Amino acid sequence: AVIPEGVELTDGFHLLMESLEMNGITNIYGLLGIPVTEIGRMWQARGNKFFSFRNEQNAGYAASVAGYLTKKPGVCVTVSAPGFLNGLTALANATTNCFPMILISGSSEREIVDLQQGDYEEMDQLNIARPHCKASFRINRTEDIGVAVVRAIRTALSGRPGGVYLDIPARLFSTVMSAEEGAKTLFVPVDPAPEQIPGPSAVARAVELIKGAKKPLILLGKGAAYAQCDADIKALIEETGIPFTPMSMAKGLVSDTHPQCAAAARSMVLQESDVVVLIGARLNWLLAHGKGKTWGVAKKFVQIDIQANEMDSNVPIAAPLVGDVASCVNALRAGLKGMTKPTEWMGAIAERVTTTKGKLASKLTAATPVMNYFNSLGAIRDVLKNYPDITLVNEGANTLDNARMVIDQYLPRKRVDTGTWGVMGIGMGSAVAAAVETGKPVVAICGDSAFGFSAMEYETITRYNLPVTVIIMNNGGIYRGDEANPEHQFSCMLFNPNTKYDQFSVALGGEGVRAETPEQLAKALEASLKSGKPTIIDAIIDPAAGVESGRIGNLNIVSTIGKK
Ligand SMILES: CC(C)(COP(=O)(O)OP(=O)(O)OC[C@H]1O[C@@H](n2cnc3c(N)ncnc32)[C@H](O)[C@@H]1OP(=O)(O)O)[C@@H](O)C(=O)NCCC(=O)NCCSC(=O)C(=O)O
Ligand SMILES: Cc1ncc(Cc2csc(CCOP(=O)(O)OP(=O)(O)O)c2C)c(N)n1
Ligand SMILES: [Mg+2]
Repeated sequence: AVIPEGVELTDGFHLLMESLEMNGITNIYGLLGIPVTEIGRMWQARGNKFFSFRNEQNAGYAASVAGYLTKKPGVCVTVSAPGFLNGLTALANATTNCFPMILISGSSEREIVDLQQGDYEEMDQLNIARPHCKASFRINRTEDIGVAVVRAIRTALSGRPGGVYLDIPARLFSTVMSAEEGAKTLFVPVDPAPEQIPGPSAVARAVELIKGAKKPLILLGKGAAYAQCDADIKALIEETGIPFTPMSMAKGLVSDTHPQCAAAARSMVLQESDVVVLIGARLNWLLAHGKGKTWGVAKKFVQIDIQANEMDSNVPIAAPLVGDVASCVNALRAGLKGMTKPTEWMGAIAERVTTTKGKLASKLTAATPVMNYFNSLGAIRDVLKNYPDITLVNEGANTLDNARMVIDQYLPRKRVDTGTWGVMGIGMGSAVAAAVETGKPVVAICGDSAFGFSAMEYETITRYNLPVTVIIMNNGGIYRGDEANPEHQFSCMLFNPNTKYDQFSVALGGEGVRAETPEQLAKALEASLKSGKPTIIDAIIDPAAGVESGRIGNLNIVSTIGKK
C-alpha cells in the first residue's frame, strides 16, 4: 500500500526490537553480519544489551541457559546459512534440555531460495530448523512481526519449554509501514506458560501408591529446577520424610547437604526403592530407561511431567501426573498430608551416605605427586563451600562426573552442565549467560578438551569483564593424557603437552594462574573470586588419572576383532 507523505514510518528492524522489548527481553546473545548487523547497533543504541560472540553455537548456548535461568526465552540472533547452522546446534540442544530459547536468523529472499538461484548464503533455513526444535516460523510481512514474536515466546514457554526458530528474510528488516499501524500489531501474550492442573483422579491414584510404599524415593530432574517452585518441592520432601536424589542440574534444588538427600547412596536407592516419584525427570538414557540392573527390584513409577506423552515412553508409569510441576507437587502435598514417614528406610540410606561420603573424603585430601581429580576437586569444594550462590558450569568426562560427585550444590539452579545430550562446548556460553543473568560470579570447571570447544569465547568473557573463573582440568587429553602415540602421528586422543592455558588467558586479556598442587589451586580460586576478574586456572592433572568416558564408559563401542 502507498503510504501518504509525512506519515511517520516504522520498519521491520524497529517492530522486531519493540516487540522483544515489550515482552521483557533486553539481552540478546548473537553474532552479527549480513543481513542482521544493524539489529546489534540499534539494539544497543536503545539501551539494551547485545552480547557479541565469536561463534554462534556459543551464543546459542548462552541464550538457552538464559532461558533456563530466567523462564523468559533466551534470544540468539545470527546471520543466514552458516551462522544459522551454528546456532541450530544450540537450538536443538535447548529443545532436548527443555530450555526456552528463540533463534532469530536473517535469511535469503524466498523467490531466490525457492528457485535455488544461488543467493548470498542461500539456505532453506525454515525447513532445516523444523525437525530440531519445537516450532519453526517465517515472517513474510512487517505487520506479522508482532504476532510472530508472541507465537515464538508462547511456543518456547508453554507446556514443555524448548527452542523456536524465527526466520526473517533480509528485505523484511528494511520494509516500512506506518508507525501508527505498526504499533497496533504489537502485543504481549496473556499467560504464555499457563499452569496445568493434574486431574483429581490422577492425584488420588498417585497419593495411594506413595502412601502404600515402604521405600519411596523422590527423583528430581532439571524440569523441577526450571519450575522455580523450590519451596513447594522442599516442603513435599520434608512433610513426607521421603528421601530424594537429584539429577545433575537439579542438584541444589534442595541442598546436597539436606539430611534426606540420597545422592551419595544413588545405586542403593534406585535398586531398593519400591515407588519412585519422578519430578521433571525423564526416564531416558541418564536413568537407564527405567529398566535393567540399575533399577533392581520391581518398581512403580509416579511421574510428574507437563508433557502427557512422556508417560510410558520407556516403561509403564503406574501413576501418571500430567501438569506443571508446582500444581502437581502441591496436589500431592495435600493428598499426602499426615502420611507415615519412611524413617527406617531413610535411616538405612543415611548410613550408606555416611559410609560413601567417608570413603570419598579420604580421597579428597590424599596427597599425590601430581594432582588427580579427587584432591583437586576436594580443594575446589572447600573454597566453594563459602560461595553457595556462585553458578558452577561443568563439562568434560572425568571432569564432569567427578565434579558432579564432589562439588556440593546448596541452592537451586546453580549448576549448569552438559545436560541431556552430554554436550561438550557448553562451557563458555553458559558461563556468559550465568554471569549476565544472575549478576553473580561463575566458576566453570572444564576438561581441557571440553574447554577447547568454546575457548575463544574467553575473549568474550574478558571483553565484558565478567566475573568468570575457568578451571581447566589439564590432563593433556580426552579422558586421559597418557595414550601411546602410534608410530606415524600424535595420538588422536592427546593434546600438546606444552599447552599453557594460564598464558592463553593473559593473551586474551584475563588473569592466568598455573596450579600444580591443591593448595595452589585453592589459593588461585579464592583470589579470583575475590578479584571478580576473568581468570583461567590451569590445573595440572595426572595424565593417567582419568578413565575412558568417565562413568559412562559402558556406552563405548569396541571392536571384537581387535585393531587391524
Ligand atoms: C548417567 C548418570 C546419571 C549415572 O549416574 P552415576 O554416575 O551412577 O551417579 P552419580 O554421578 O550421581 O554418582 C556416582 C557415584 O557417586 C556416589 N556419590 C554421589 N555423590 C556423592 C558424594 N557427595 N559423596 C560420596 N559419594 C557420592 C553415588 O552414590 C554413586 O555411587 P554408587 O551409589 O555407589 O553408585 C551420570 O553418570 C551422568 O549424569 N553422566 C553424565 C555423562 C555425560 O553426559 N558425560 C559427558 C559425555 S561423555 C561422552 O560423550 C563420551 O565419552 O563420548
Ligand atoms: C559436541 C561433542 N563432541 C564430542 C563429544 C564426546 C566427548 C565427551 S567427553 C569429551 C571430552 C573429554 O575430555 P575432557 O578433557 O574434556 O575431560 P576429561 O575426561 O577430564 O579429560 C568428548 C570429546 C561430546 N560429548 N560432545
Ligand atoms: Mg582432559
